[in-house]
Amino acid sequence: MTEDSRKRTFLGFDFSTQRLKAIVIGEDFGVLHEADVEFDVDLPEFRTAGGVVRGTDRGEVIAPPLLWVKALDMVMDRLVVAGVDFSIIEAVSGAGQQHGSVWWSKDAESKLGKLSPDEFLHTQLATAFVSDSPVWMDSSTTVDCKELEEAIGAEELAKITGSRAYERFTGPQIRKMFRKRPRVYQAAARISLVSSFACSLLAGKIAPIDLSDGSGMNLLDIRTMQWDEKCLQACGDESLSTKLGAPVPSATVVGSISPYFVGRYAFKPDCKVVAFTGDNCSALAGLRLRSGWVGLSLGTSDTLLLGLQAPAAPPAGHVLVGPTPAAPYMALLCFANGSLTRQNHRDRLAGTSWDAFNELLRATVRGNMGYMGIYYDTAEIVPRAGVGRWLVDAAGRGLDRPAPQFEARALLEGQALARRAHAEDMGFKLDKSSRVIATGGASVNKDLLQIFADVFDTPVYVQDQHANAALLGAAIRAAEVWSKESGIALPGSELKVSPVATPYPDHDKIYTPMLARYRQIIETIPKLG
Ligand SMILES: Nc1ncnc2c1ncn2[C@@H]1O[C@H](COP(=O)(O)OP(=O)(O)O)[C@@H](O)[C@H]1O
Ligand SMILES: O=C(CO)[C@@H](O)[C@H](O)COP(=O)(O)O
Repeated sequence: MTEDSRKRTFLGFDFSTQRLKAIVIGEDFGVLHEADVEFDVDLPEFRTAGGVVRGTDRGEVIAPPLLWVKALDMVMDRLVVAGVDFSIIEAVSGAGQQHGSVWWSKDAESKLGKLSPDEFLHTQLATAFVSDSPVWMDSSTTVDCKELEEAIGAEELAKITGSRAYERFTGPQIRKMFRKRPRVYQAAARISLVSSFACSLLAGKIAPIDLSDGSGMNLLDIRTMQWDEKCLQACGDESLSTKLGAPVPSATVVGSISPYFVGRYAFKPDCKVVAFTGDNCSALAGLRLRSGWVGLSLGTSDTLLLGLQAPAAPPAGHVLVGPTPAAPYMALLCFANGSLTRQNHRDRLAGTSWDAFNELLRATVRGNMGYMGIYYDTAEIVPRAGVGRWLVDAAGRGLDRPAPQFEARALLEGQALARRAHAEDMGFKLDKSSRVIATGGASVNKDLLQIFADVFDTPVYVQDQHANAALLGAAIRAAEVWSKESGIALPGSELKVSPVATPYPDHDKIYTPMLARYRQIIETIPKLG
């Protein structure tokens, strides 16, 4: 389908951990153009590894916000080269890695409001930030989590905000800044999430935090949809609610596109900017999960997603406000050791090819003759644990270096078993009618999805239209919110998913005992905090 045959188009972005992706869709939600920027490869001057920089504090993980600004300049130029006609884009929206915070300087908003289209964004915003951004991989705020739970009560915090205190959540991160770098805290006029920061670049003003991503902060009351005063007080001072601004529903038009983009790329001045949201929230919107379907996002992190009709106070994992009226709430469980950990061990065991790694998997049997492994290359979130590697044989004896094929399968089976065990603990119920819908970079790997199908005893599907539901979801949200606001109906399209892996008949015999063994091994691993 050519762009000429579609009068209206919609633009979506995904500012995720390792790259910035952009997509243009038509009125039927068909994909017209795509471009992306890989931070480590395309912007080496920021010296990131996997899109992040390890800080000096134990567990500290940050990213320079100017990296994301420069990536936006770059991805826009790639869209130009791809032939995008920006004058027919009706609305723009986006997604961002969750929980990360961007600390704006006092003059940042005025800078955003008078950007010259003749210069790059990154040169004009070079002094708009007072700090690097702590991101979701950061695990340096255990003290702040403890003290926040002491101040509010752990169960009460989960009841109010949908989560107990978690290291990567923005409230504990703000608390650490307030406690350890008070001058930075005071110097910041506004604090954004990565999603609302990215939205601000497009809107030419500091954009509001949306309720869905905002519920990953330990600061939002997920029932009243307002910041909770006690949580704000426990994480900062009386200026914090001003720094954050009032949160808005995810389906909000925050304004028209910044004159910068009109002047530089010929957007029409009334192109709408719809609030950006968290990448997992956007994936839930993009996947349009039906009852009994569980989303499995295989990005840098592995994340399980489930739409909910009502809020809950989970003992583990998170309940967030949902990104669309169809999903008023959502459950989320995030594992820090996802694709990047798989990729590190692929490089070590098989070199840089996924085909070669999959060959290793095929060289051993399902169940791996009893070899099992747990690999944490970065501090794990579920369960809370530090970096480490635990490998055992069928008799439970510790191993140093089994043959590569055993390690390859031990890594992947161990990850899938962990996802299942902790999902069960959080109350995710899978039965005969369930489906897992996979998305994200690793969802193209059928051997990996087969392991998930067997371990979950559930068929795994992928979306036909696009492997990245967060990105597609961003553009679809732009289209749907624009359609509702303008009163102009769009043809849209139904979500189509296809099965890619179904459980083998003997999955239960193999994986039920392994699930029990996983639970035993996990008990022996030292936990953080
Ligand atoms: N064939 C594959 N098999 C397994 N993993 C893959 C494959 N292709 C890409 N990936 C993984 O996908 C990851 C990137 O996924 P993506 O969803 O773009 O991440 P993010 O959104 O967090 O930046 C990379 O870390 C890479 O290891
Ligand atoms: O912390 C979480 C979710 O709570 C992570 O899932 C981040 O949102 C990063 O997402 P990816 O880049 O891995 O998609």
